[in-house]
Amino acid sequence: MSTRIQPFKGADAVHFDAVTCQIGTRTILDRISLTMKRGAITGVLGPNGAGKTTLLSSITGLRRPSAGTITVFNENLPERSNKLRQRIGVVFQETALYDELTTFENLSFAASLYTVARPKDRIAEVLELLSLSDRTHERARNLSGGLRRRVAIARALLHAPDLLIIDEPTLGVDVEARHAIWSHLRFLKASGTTVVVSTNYLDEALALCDTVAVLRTGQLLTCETPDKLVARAGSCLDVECEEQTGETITQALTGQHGILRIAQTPSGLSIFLNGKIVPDEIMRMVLQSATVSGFRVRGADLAEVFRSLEEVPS
Ligand SMILES: Nc1ncnc2c1ncn2[C@@H]1O[C@H](COP(=O)(O)OP(=O)(O)OP(=O)(O)O)[C@@H](O)[C@H]1O
Repeated sequence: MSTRIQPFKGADAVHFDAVTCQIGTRTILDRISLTMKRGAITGVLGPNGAGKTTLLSSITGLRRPSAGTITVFNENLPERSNKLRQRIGVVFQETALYDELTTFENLSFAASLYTVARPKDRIAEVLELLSLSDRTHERARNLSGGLRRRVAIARALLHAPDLLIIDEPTLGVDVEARHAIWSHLRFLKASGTTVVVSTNYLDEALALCDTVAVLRTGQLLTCETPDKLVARAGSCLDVECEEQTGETITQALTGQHGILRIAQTPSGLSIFLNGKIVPDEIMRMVLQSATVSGFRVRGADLAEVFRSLEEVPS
C-alpha cells in the first residue's frame, strides 16, 4: 500500500470569498466566505436543503457561483477547473456503480476514463486502502450499502487526488459501516489527503472533522472546531418525572448558572446545559428538590446547535 505525503505549499486547500449561488430567483448559497485547511477534514453540516451539496459541487467546478470567488489549491475556479479536476476526487450521494459489474470491473472502467497509469496495480492499491481486497470480484449488486459507499470512495481515489469531496459519506449505512468509513477517511487524512464531507449528522461532524462549517438555508452560521461547537451547544440532561415534579424542578433551577433552557417532554424534562457546567452538579440540585424516576445525559443535537448559534453571536 502506498501513502502520499503532500509537499507543503500553503495552508489553504479551498477558499470561498463572498460566494453566492442563485438558481433562478432562489439564493442557494448566500455570500459564503470560508477557508478549508489543507490536510484536514472539513465538515459541511446542515439540515436537508441547507445548501451542502451545492457548496460541494461549487468546489468541483460543477456549479458556478453567481457572485464571489472560489480558489482551490491557489487556483481560481472556473478558469482552472480542467487542471484542478485531476487533483479532486468526488463522491456524490448517488453511488452510481454498475450493478452487473464486479468491484474490479467498476474501478477498471473508471480507471480507463481517468487514464490511470498501471490501472491493475492502482486498483489493487485503493481496494487495499479501503479494506475491500476480498470484494474485488464481487458484483456490485451483492454489496451492502456501506460496502458500495466504500467502493465509490475507492473509485474516487484512483487518480490519487489531493482533495477528496464526499457528499454524505455514511448516508443510509449501518453503524458498523459508518465507523469503518470514518476510520478510512481518517487514514486518508493521515496520508496527506484533504477531505471535505457534507453531513446531516452532528455526531459525524464531531467524530470526523477538524473544522465544521454550519450551514442553514444557504447561510454560513459558523466555521469552527468541533470542540467549540460542542461547548456552544452543550449537553442535555433528560429527567424522567411526573409533570408536577417537573414544575417543582423547573422552579428550583430557575436562574441557575449554566442552564440554557428547560423544556417539558412527555416523560419529564430536558435540561439543556452550556459546556461550562458539569451535568452531575445539576443532577444533585434536582435530587435536592424532588424525587425522580431516572436521568440520562446526552450530547446536544443539531437543533440545539442552531439554537445556540442564534443565542450567542459568533
Ligand atoms: N437545480 C436546482 N434547481 C432548483 N433548486 C435547487 C437545485 N439544486 C438545489 N436546489 C435547491 O437548493 C437548496 C439546497 O440544495 P442542496 O442539495 O444544496 O442542499 P443540501 O443541504 O445538500 O440538502 P440534502 O441534505 O437534502 O442533500 C434546496 O432547497 C434545493 O431544493
